Amino acid sequence: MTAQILDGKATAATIKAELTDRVAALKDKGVTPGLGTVLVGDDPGSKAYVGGKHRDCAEVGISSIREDLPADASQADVEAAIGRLNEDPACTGYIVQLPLPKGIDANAVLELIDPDKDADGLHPTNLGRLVLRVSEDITSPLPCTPRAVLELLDRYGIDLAGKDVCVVGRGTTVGRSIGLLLTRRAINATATLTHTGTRDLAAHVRGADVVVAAAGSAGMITPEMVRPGAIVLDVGVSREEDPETGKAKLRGDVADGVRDVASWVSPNPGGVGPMTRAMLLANVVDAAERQAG
Ligand SMILES: Nc1nc(=O)c2c([nH]1)NC[C@@H]1CN(c3ccc(C(=O)N[C@@H](CCC(=O)O)C(=O)O)cc3)C=[N+]21
Repeated sequence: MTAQILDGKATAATIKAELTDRVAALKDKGVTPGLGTVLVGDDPGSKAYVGGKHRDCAEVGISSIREDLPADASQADVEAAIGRLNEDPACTGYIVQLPLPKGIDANAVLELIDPDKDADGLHPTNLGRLVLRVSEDITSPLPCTPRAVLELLDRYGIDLAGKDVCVVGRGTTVGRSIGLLLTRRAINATATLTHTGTRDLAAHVRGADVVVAAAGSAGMITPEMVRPGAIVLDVGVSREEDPETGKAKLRGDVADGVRDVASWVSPNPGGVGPMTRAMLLANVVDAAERQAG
C-alpha cells in the first residue's frame, strides 16, 4: 500500500483564505487583530519560526508586533516584554517562542500572559479549562499543534470516533494536551500517551489505528512498528546538518518506509507544521472575534 498524503501545506492555504475573509469582516467592525511574538536569543530554528509567523500574519491581514530580546536577557527583561504586550491594545494575542534560553523560568513567564491574549493556549488558565472541560466549544484557545492535528484529519474527512490513537511524546505543547482533545465526546477517540521511556513502545504503536509521532526523535517510527493501513501523523522535528551541503535539514519522527505501510501519512515538512502556523492565526482571529463581541 502507498499511503495517501495529508497535505498540510495545501490545507493551511485553504484555512488562511478563510481567515483572510474573517479578518476583513473584523476590520469592517473597526477591529484589527494583532499578533505579538516574544523571541529571546538567536536560535536559528526559533528565529525562522517567528519570521514565518509574521509573514503568515501579513498574508491574512493580521498586524504583528515583535519583541525580540537578546540571548542574555534577564527574567525581568522577558517579564517586562510580557507586560508591554498585555497592555498594548493593538496586540490582541501573542506567543512566547519556546524554548526560552537556559536560566529563564518559562513557567513563570507563561503565568504572566493575559489568558485572553494567549494565542498558544499554554497559559495555566487555558490549559486548565481544557482539563476541566469548561467548554468543549472553542471559547478559549487550544494549543496550536494539537488543534492542527485534529483539523488536518477533519479536513480530509477522517473520523476519529472509536479509533485507538497512540500518541508518542509527552511534551506539554503536543503530547500531554492532545489526549485531552482526542477524548472529548465530540471526537470520541481512545488515546494512549507513550514516550521514549515506554517499555514496549513498538507494541503500543502497532496496536493503534492512528499514530501521532511527537517525540522529536528523527526516524524513530519505523515501518515494522506500524499496523498496515494505519494513519500516521509526523509531528516531531529534528534539525540535522546535511553532511554534503552543511545546511540544516529537517527530519521528522517517521521513517520514510512508513509510507509503504500506512493508509495516510502527514509529510514533514509540509504536514502538521504549516497547519500549526494556520491554527495560531485561527486562535488570534477567534480571540479578536470574542473581544469584538
Ligand atoms: N510558543 C511556541 N509555540 C509554538 O507553536 C512553537 C514553539 N513555541 N516552539 C517551537 C514549536 C515548533 N513549531 C513549528 C511551527 C511551524 C513549523 C513549520 O511550519 N514547519 C514547516 C517547515 C519549516 C522550515 O522549513 O523550517 C513544515 O513543516 O513544512 C514547524 C514547527 C511551533 N512551535
